[in-house]
Amino acid sequence: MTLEVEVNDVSLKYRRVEALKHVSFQLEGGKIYGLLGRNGAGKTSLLSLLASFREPTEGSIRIDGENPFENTRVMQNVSFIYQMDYSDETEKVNSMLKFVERYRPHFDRDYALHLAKRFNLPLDKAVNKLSKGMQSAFNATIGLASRSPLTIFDEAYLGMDAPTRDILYQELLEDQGRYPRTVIVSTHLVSEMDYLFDEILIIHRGSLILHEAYETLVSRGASITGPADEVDHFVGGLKKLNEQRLGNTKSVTVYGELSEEQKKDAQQKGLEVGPVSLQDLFIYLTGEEN
Ligand SMILES: Nc1ncnc2c1ncn2[C@@H]1O[C@H](COP(=O)(O)OP(=O)(O)OP(=O)(O)O)[C@@H](O)[C@H]1O
Repeated sequence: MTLEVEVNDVSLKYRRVEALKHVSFQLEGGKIYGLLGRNGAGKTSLLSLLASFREPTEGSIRIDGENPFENTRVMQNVSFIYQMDYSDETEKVNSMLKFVERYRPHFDRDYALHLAKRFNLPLDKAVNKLSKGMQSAFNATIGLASRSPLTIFDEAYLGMDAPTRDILYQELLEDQGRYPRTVIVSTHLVSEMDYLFDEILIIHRGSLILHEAYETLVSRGASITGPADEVDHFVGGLKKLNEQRLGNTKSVTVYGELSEEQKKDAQQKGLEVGPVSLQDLFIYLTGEEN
């Protein structure tokens, strides 16, 4: 089960800080959306509106066609996973999972236990005695096993080591394949997580500057690799995002789609043309000059 999300001209102010400015977009069900933005861009503010933690100052939000604020029917189908403060949480992992099951209509206990095992979560340990990374794994277990039609992960990987993050990504993809939902993932680990995303949203200084399919976005640039002097000659006049050199071999990432003629020219010169990385595009699009 999935939910459609509609954000219409939403602004959010915290006293004098304008955290979101006239943000509009629509999300279809069944996809994984990557939400990217630099520190303070407004990602958590946007996600907390979708999770009904607060109301927009202006504009409207519709989840499954309804205003989600104080709307129990809609909100029981939305999970918002973020780094919670568990310092006073003395309940054990097991009993917390049982508690969550009571108010999550799609919760799958067997899957939660499978995840707890994969994450090496001790079921009989108090949640406030878990390490930071384990608390994140506990949150991720709830987020995945709830199978909420709208599932939101706000930097859900914080404190997890690389193998644990890898388990999270594998489980997210596999379970999304079995039980499609609408998933929004905010992250700073762009190059590590890019393969998870169907569509990308980039928020910059409170404004949504881009919402595109991942494939379309990465076709907006190219990497050119080959002998340094040939590469330099080829990319002269193109917008360079990044360059690397190893001996006489150089690789330059450029912004802008190459024409068929340019691609043929590159081939004739023995240059290799590859895709651009989401990370390079993200750095460029949210750079100081933009
Ligand atoms: N409770 C609050 N009161 C006042 N200002 C706030 C509050 N929460 C966030 N802000 C401000 O709103 C802006 C957006 O913050 P937000 O936390 O949404 O950014 P973010 O993109 O999630 O950042 P990060 O990647 O660093 O977590 C920032 O300028 C921040 O200082």
